[in-house]
Amino acid sequence: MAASFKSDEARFKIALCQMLVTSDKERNIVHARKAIEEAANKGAQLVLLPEIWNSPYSNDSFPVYAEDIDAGGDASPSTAMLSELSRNLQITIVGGSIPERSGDKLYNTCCVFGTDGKLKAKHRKIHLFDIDIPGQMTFKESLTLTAGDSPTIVDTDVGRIGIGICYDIQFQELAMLYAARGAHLLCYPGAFNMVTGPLHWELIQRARAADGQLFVATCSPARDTNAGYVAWGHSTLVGPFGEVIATTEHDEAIVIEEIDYSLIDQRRTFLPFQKQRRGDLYQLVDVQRRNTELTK
Ligand SMILES: O=C(O)CCC(=O)C(=O)O
Repeated sequence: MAASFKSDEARFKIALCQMLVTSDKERNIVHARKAIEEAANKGAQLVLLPEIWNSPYSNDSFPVYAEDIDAGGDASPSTAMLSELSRNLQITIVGGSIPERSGDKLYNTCCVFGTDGKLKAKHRKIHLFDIDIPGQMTFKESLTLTAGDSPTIVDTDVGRIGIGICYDIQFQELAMLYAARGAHLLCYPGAFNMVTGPLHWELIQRARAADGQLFVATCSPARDTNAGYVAWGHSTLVGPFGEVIATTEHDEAIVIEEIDYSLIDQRRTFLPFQKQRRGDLYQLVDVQRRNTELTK
């Protein structure tokens, strides 16, 4: 069950900053700074950025734009900016994702900053985007990136948040794990494309929200038709009935909307999936264990 919130904490504004990403890293950082400041000025207490917002989305770019997040300071100007703003503006930032360098490995990493400017969590994309739809969409993140190996759920001033990055949203088990651990909200920075975007983007967000009976927020880069990878856009907030609460098209936009966590309990009373779930009959871990034993 989601942890309960005091009534004055149950409502707050979230901002989804759908920003245009260029090949100029400094410009991207300045641009993200302005979007976050504008969102906070408009009352947002939680700001979500897109997947890979400081770099073009390409295997050639990831090593060039990657930052050493753990070293901080000059080694990570992107996260230094997020930390400074979250502290100065006293907001929570789910900082989209950037290419991270750690030793000789690269990750696609989302940093969450609390209102004190401290790094509260770091999520490394677990499911790398390796797909091949012949003639339509081929991408292989694993050519340059290493997969993360842990789910990330974090307690913030604006609730318990489960984090996934883009392709992570395709795996419902991760979302259900977050729901079982009491998440109020799942945040997915994501850059779907012109093939899977129209097919899956909204459908999957609504499914994750309806299955888990919680809020789901996504944030995409704005569409740049001249880019090597053309993003779908359509950053969206979905409520615990699977209803789209706010969305946008593919241009730059800051979507600001209220989240009311009291709706989670209300929806779970209307549709008591939590009590009705037959975990005694179906648990994925058992199936996976049995399959592994069968293939030995
Ligand atoms: O799941 C998809 O269709 C798109 C995923 C994606 O673009 C990504 O993980 O970067």
